[in-house]
Amino acid sequence: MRKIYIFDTTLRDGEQSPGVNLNTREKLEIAYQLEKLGIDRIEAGFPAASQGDLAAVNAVARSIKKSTIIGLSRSRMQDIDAVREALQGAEDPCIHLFLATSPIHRKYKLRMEKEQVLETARDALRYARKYFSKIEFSCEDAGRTELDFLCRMTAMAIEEGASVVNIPDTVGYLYPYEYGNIFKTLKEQVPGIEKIQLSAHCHDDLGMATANSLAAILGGADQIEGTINGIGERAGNTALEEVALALETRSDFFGAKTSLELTEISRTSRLVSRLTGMVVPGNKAIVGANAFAHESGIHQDGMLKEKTTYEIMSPETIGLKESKLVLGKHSGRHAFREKLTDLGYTLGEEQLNEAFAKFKALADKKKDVTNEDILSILEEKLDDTPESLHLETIYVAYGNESTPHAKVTLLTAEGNTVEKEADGNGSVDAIYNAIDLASGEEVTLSDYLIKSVGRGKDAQGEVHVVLAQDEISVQGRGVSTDILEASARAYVDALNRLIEKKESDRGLKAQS
Ligand SMILES: CC(=O)SCCNC(=O)CCNC(=O)[C@H](O)C(C)(C)COP(=O)(O)OP(=O)(O)OC[C@H]1O[C@@H](n2cnc3c(N)ncnc32)[C@H](O)[C@@H]1OP(=O)(O)O
Ligand SMILES: CC(C)C(=O)C(=O)O
Ligand SMILES: [Mg+2]
Repeated sequence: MRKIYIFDTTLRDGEQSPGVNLNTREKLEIAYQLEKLGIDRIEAGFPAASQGDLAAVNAVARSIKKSTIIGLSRSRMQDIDAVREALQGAEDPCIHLFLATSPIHRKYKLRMEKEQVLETARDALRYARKYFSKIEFSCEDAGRTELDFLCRMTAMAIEEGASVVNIPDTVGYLYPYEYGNIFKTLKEQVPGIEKIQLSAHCHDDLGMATANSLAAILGGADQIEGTINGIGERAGNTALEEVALALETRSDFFGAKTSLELTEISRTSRLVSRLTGMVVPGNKAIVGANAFAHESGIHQDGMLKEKTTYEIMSPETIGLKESKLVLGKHSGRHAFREKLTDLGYTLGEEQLNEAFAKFKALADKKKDVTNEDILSILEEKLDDTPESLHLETIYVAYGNESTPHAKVTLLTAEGNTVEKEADGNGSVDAIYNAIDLASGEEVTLSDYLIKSVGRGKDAQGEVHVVLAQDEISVQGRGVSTDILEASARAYVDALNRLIEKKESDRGLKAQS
């Protein structure tokens, strides 16, 4: 299979992302991880940009032994000298020279005619050749450059000893078909092209960086440039993890592979995100938090029966432990039962249906249904206290300048509905007074405790109460996304236990 070389520019083009600034220690940490990932070529920075960047490139050059280390340079002697200094001590150094070739850049930015561009690049290549055996030359904005001029620039770079010629789509302008064709044309028409490697460098302005890079491979590109997580100038660069996984997953189509240690991808992505502060969106291909997560019931059912129904790659490939089945309002019974098994519960069909109905009702109110939420549903469900009283509705009126007032409706085991209203010195007190009136029980609240089930603004509240009546003391527990409802549920739960206890005590007395 054809090998595609991977050129990582996270530390150079990636660092050009607005707001990103990596110090030497951070660049080194990323470079070590890139080496572990098996990156062939690491562009460590732009040494002429600042003394700090020169020092960082030098630290990377001295430390990394397995990958080629590259420094970027304009086609100017002073930049080339800076790269020379920065790459001292490198095992395998390479200079990356560039000059823009498109009409827009020639006219407005460089203020040069075609021939001046050609000769400026030639001079730079000749100067660099004295000090470097490996040179990459980039025709900046190649994507908008006349194809015949690009052929001339490439031929000149080969003549002057470049080992790689890069064809950047600097502004992410091209469509894959057009970009792939440039490579095909250069391969067919430039004399000596077989002596060098052709490289693709894409930007994601129209969201086509990965597609364009893959089109370049089909057109004959030998090397792909990009960054981890696709960070970079404006909309970013090609995300290398996307190219690597596309080649791996569709090797049948591309017939090409990289030397990357794919199981290091997830770790590398997390490190780059942490050190650059560029958060990876959840839906980002390959490395987003949801890339291997499934929420909808039909997908979860498919995944449980056979993973390939909804996964074209396995999470293990990129170093993740396993796919996630996320429980939410779109989930179905199969996934719910699987979660219960994971949590150590086996429910009968009827109990499962009841717990599932509660889960769906909760999922309607809450974004993430956590393990704690499910446990709380199960604990409620597994409790077999008969429901002598069922809480139907509660209404509470509260204002900081008025007396709290509550109205509750209880349904009795005999099927009667009892509605009562009461005031209280707080909302919970008003609810409890109304429940006392509706239940007809005289009890003392001897303990009340509230805590959150899991975290977050939409976490459920869990209330525990202890009620006392004569010699009897009972506990009650209630859970809800609303703490007043949780308080009411806990109270009614305790009343049910009290009624059950009194009935069983009466039964025992009658027997004796
Ligand atoms: C597509 C890319 O990603 S290219 C890389 C972009 N990265 C960066 O620019 C980051 C680092 N850059 C810097 O720190 C600074 O721009 C420096 C140190 C390189 C240069 O700073 P300054 O000397 O102040 O110049 P400034 O950035 O304002 O302008 C760029 C100059 O370089 C020229 N230039 C641009 N590209 C090239 C090139 N490849 N070869 C030669 N000259 C070039 C411009 O025409 C302009 O020249 P002028 O001053 O004669 O008009
Ligand atoms: C320096 C070059 C290769 C570049 O980053 C670009 O053209 O996008
Ligand atoms: Mg770029």
